[in-house]
Amino acid sequence: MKFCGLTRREDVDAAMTLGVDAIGFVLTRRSKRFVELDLAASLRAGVAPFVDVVALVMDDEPAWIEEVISRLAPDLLQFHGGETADFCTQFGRRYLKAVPMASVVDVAAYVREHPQAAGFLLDSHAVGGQGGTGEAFDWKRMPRDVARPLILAGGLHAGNVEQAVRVARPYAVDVSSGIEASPGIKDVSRMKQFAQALYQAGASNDQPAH
Ligand SMILES: O=C(O)c1ccccc1NCC(=O)[C@H](O)[C@H](O)COP(=O)(O)O
Repeated sequence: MKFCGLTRREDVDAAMTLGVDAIGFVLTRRSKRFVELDLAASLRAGVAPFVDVVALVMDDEPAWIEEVISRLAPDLLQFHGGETADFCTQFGRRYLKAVPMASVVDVAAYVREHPQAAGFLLDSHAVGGQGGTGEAFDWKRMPRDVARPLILAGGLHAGNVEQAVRVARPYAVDVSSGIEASPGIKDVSRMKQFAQALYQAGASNDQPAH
């Protein structure tokens, strides 16, 4: 379970209490969830061991990404734009690549373009569009024959995540709008309800979700 777009210490603390596996900081200035690097670094300092910190960028300059790496020491980079494999690998860091499901027809082919990615985050937007829209794509489009970690994102919330996991059988889920009061400001009760619904989905599944 990854919560994305956090900007406040209380939200980071609540996420950890709920057993989140990863926390995403949006570090592309084009986003309404952008968090200043100083603040992100200070939030990062309070993240417990075994919780991954993910730095999200989108078609950003290499110099900015190097600065993010040096000041935040993220466990993973998440590239959310049209970055090529060569671009993503130049930083020598583990990374996730977002798959813009509104534009990509053949997910397996897209995945093959990033042989070194640690995983893929399938989100509902089109190429060039931002994530964090709160919109879902058809979960039946999640491929079953791609042997790489596929993370389901886009429009998830407490009311649909159990069904989403049942249909898509992802490696993990990623949520932003569905646990928010407003962009970047998370809502503790929505976070709790989301985590409970996801744990419920895990408890009722009889096979691993990847
Ligand atoms: O969140 C943003 O503002 C954002 C901006 C630019 C590129 C990506 C962005 N977010 C990516 C995500 O947070 C996720 O893909 C997210 O899990 C899905 O968003 P949501 O539909 O809001 O749950």
